Amino acid sequence: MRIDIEDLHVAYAGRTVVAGARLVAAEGEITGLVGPNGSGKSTLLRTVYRHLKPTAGRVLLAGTELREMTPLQSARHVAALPQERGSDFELTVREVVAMGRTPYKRAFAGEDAADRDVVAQALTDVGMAEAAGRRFTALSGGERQRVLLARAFAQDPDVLVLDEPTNHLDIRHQVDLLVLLRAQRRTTLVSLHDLNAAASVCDRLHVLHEGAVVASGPPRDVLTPALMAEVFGVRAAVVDHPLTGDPLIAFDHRAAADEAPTAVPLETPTRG
Ligand SMILES: Nc1ncnc2c1ncn2[C@@H]1O[C@H](COP(=O)(O)OP(=O)(O)OP(=O)(O)O)[C@@H](O)[C@H]1O
Repeated sequence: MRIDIEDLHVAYAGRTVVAGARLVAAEGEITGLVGPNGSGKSTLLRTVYRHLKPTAGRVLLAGTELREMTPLQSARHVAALPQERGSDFELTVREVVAMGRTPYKRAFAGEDAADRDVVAQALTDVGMAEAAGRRFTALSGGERQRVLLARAFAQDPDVLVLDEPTNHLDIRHQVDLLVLLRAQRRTTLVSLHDLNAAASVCDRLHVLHEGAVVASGPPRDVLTPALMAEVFGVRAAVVDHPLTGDPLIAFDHRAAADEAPTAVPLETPTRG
């Protein structure tokens, strides 16, 4: 199912933080949202998983406006890993993941064998099967993250909305998560701070800056040294990853773009 975001405006207490954003998350693709702190990534994602209502504009799911669906209907299609990582569940890991099955249950209906299989598979997918009986609140940040991701998988959605899913994860679990997302082949809209992870996992990227999409396209076209300087304020070169051939962004950790000895963004360095 594809997502269309058209001329989206979102405000908090009258302050507009997303102003005219447009993007498409194509069916079965991984669409990345990148941008500086406060650029509106989480806010935009919150409208897709219906935590927030737009002040103007539309969010369409396979051509139908989300707000024309009941929350139950949209929950059968869209699952989220929100930024709010709910630390207050007095539940076991398994019970948290089983919450993902709620949109499919009639009131007070119990779990059936199919639900149990889906929950078990989701826990296995995120490498948390052995923690099924542990209390959610006793987990580390990265472990909680993986359990909440399993809850989203258990919802068996057409569309996954993931806000910073690699936050808190060690590098091995970051890699595992990105491999898992690729294998899912679901429509995925994901915000990422790690531009190298975004470059390797996303089919298309949208760059948010001050609440608007300022660049869209395949990672190699979007993540240029000029964009890195203009939008993120850093100096960077883009080279080919020696193992994968993906774009690899090499940041200059010694100087911001406006402190650099030359204002001209670096060209890809020659090798040899
Ligand atoms: N609940 C809220 N109430 C009021 N303002 C908010 C709220 N959440 C976010 N904002 C403001 O909206 C703007 C966009 O925030 P948002 O969290 O969407 O940005 P972001 O791109 O996800 O940032 P980050 O990279 O830091 O996570 C910021 O100025 C932020 O302070």
